[in-house]
Amino acid sequence: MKAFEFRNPTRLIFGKGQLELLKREVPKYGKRVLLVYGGGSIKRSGLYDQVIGLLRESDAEVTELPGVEPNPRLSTVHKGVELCKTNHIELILAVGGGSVIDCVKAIAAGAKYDGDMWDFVERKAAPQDALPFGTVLTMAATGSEMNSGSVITNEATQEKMGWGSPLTYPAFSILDPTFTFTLPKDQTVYGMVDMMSHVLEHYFHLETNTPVQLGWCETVLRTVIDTAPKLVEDLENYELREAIMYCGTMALNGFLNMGLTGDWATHNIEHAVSAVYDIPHGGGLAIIFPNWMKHNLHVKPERFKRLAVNVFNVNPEGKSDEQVGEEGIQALRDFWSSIGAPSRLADYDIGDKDIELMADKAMRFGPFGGFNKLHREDVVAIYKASL
Ligand SMILES: NC(=O)c1ccc[n+]([C@@H]2O[C@H](COP(=O)([O-])OP(=O)(O)OC[C@H]3O[C@@H](n4cnc5c(N)ncnc54)[C@H](O)[C@@H]3O)[C@@H](O)[C@H]2O)c1
Repeated sequence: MKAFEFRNPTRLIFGKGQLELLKREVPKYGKRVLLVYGGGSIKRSGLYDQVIGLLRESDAEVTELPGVEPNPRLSTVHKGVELCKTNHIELILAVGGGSVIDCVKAIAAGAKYDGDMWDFVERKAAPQDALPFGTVLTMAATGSEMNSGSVITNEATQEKMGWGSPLTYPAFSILDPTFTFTLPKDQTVYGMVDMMSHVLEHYFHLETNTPVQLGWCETVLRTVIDTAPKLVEDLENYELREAIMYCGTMALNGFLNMGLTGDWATHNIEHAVSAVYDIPHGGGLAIIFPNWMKHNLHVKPERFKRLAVNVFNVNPEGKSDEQVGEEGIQALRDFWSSIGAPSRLADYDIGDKDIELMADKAMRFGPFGGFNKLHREDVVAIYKASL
């Protein structure tokens, strides 16, 4: 393991009926609250009314920012920053999935900055302060409810990039699995692909002596693999939603990757696709990840073998590590296809016309990848294999 410090300041509040605790949490931060949400699913499900009711009982003065897009946009962040500044907001409350939460992180830091918060994304400046914010999660996927990362799309320049700061952890996050019952099957699948991809990003690392981390990763992956086929047939099953929600948070809240740096190239390669084509992040990952794996099998075949054997029950007898690894990659591909995830860019009508453009965007900060540094020709090869 490499030397590390671990700190995660988010108060995680998990379970059925826990929304009531908004009344305990909100007054800790003040009265003036900016409520941020997405396209209206929380109005249809009744969650909006519940949240507004509890905020009223907390004597909060509520300003609203509805309409945060999937793949949240910089222009929406700007609107939120403006609302915070003009209304002297003391707490932001995100109600939604990763897109709403990521947008709120950008608003929280932008509200305490005189320039354009895109400077943080471009690494031209680092946040020195941020408004506190809480979340009510409606979709299990990103782990954004318990991490400091955020992904924002600058629609003017067609760039989608991640950024983060120790100041952008949620102060609290309320996770009630019943709030995910209304999530349709396709989004449920994208969420499960996303959380598995986070675990895989950690799993492919070059650090030595990480047996607990590898074992935890395998447990989360096996749990999603056991649960997903049942959940896609039974979307309102509490126990299945509960298991998946816990997996999503644990996959990217810092617990699985203490003492190691994962790869993260696949996320970067996917962000360039969804920046240009605005496709769901989880859908893009389902296409790219197996091709990243094939491209990098040679780097450490024994890690791919371990995944194949421990997670996908591949029988290693009489086979080379590469052969076992390849069977594991195919098992992952087959599993994602079996639950309805896309397997080719063609599934989103994406052809080869923008490969160079996407590669330019992916290479923005130079070669990348903690397990294997990818250069432009590698990225192009992975896009081509994904067509
Ligand atoms: N911050 C991080 O650590 C991190 C990690 C990975 C990805 N991301 C980013 O997060 C974004 C994706 O977030 P996401 O996967 O959570 O999806 P999302 O928030 O974009 O939501 C996807 C869709 O599901 C709808 N939805 C959400 N909850 C619902 C519910 N309960 N019922 C019905 N519909 C519901 C939303 O309105 C939206 O249309 C992408 O921009 C991605 O790049 C962030």
